Amino acid sequence: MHDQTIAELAAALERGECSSVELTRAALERIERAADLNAFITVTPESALAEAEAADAARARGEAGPLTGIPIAHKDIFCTEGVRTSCASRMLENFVPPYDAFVVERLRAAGTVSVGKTNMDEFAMGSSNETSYFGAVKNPWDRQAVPGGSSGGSAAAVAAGLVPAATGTDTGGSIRQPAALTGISGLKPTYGRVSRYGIVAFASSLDQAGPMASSAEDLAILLQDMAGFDRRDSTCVERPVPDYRAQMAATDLRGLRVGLPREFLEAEGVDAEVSGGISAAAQALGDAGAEVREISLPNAGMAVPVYYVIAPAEASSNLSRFDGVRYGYRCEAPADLEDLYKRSRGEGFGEEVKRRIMVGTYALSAGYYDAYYHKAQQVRRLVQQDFARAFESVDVIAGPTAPSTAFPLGAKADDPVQMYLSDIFTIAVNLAGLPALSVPAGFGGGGRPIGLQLIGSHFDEGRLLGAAHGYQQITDWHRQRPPVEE
Ligand SMILES: NC(=O)C[C@H](N)C(=O)O
Repeated sequence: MHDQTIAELAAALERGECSSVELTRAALERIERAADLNAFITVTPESALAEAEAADAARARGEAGPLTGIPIAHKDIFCTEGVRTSCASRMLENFVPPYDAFVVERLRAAGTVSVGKTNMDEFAMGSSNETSYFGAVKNPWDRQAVPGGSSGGSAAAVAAGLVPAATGTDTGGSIRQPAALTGISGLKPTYGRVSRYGIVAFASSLDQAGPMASSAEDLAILLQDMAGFDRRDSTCVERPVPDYRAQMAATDLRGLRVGLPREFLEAEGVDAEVSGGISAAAQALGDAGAEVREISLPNAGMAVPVYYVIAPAEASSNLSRFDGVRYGYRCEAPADLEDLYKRSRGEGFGEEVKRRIMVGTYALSAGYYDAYYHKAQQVRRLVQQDFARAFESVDVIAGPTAPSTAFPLGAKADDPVQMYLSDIFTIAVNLAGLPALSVPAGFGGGGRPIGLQLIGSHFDEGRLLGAAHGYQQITDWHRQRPPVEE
């Protein structure tokens, strides 16, 4: 069961070949056996089994939908009523939210069973899942390697078959890069497509939630329930949600115009095995009838520096709420109010979070605002215009998700710039608010997965999923599973 997709599990449930209680028990057992991956921060067996029983009862009454009874996990950045939501930080180590995030609400209403909360980089800041207060996550394909980040626990849990799907968030690549490094499929929807109500905010002009699973079809099934308007998130767009599976099925690779950005393929620091894998994927799309052509995104090289001004600036503002007074970590025996703020924040936040707060505060300070933050916003506009121009002549853009396959644990932990460069191909998409996904596209040395990134134009998730699904019809990379470690 553990290597089946949601679509397959739903069919098995419908035929009565298994129950949700059985699937949930199996997931809980696998989670326990794979404890060394450190993919979970919190596992909730009692509530999971109760939800599974309720799902089986709903099915017996003839009230089952495509997600009824499917076990899933939520990144520990989504607020879950009555279940600790730590954001992988000491700051929120004991925070138990009194409400569910919109995404959690929606997926619960769709009948999914939540088995727990997955590990992540602290406050979603990182690309390797090593900044977590709860320790690093291991990559199921190679336990000496990182799973990527920041949604590394969700990625590892899906890749290892602990759950068929998990939620993630993506501010600069946090769904797509770990999806690539663990050989699964992950989608960052258009900015505004999914409500962020109840998601701990990192960089509000970039954050977006999305699904992680083992096929494009499963992403479509999940997005169907995750998308939609919600007035509690003012950035959420009021726009009808199309039938993603129908749009996916209606997309034909024949005639699909696929653009390959020159800047992505020729970028410095891209491993040859990754560019080889992407060229082979482009070839496969072309052989299937897609019109593959080279395009240019001249300002793509600016994306990382622009992001590392804008994201820390917004983070420094969002994270100012963690002051040791209202909720979150509070230091022992503060001498006075200033000591309380200083030590609570000093002890509650990890190194990378503090680095971002410092950079962001500097970028926003009087005298530097125009030189950095304002300038970054201007260059962001140029990056957006590059994409707008490209989408005049292509339907989707294809390229690598990450410049390398999974790197060894510790390899970049002390070198922030090297770490930031892991997102060199994903960040521009967030700056432009576009939808993009990563699907597995082969393996590099040591059997580590390579990810193919496909980028769509705004609100064109249906066609984007269709392109990925088409690719998964002609390849079986998404069917490969990591060697079992018993
Ligand atoms: N949060 C993200 O989307 C990941 C990015 N690597 C960051 O550290 O900001």
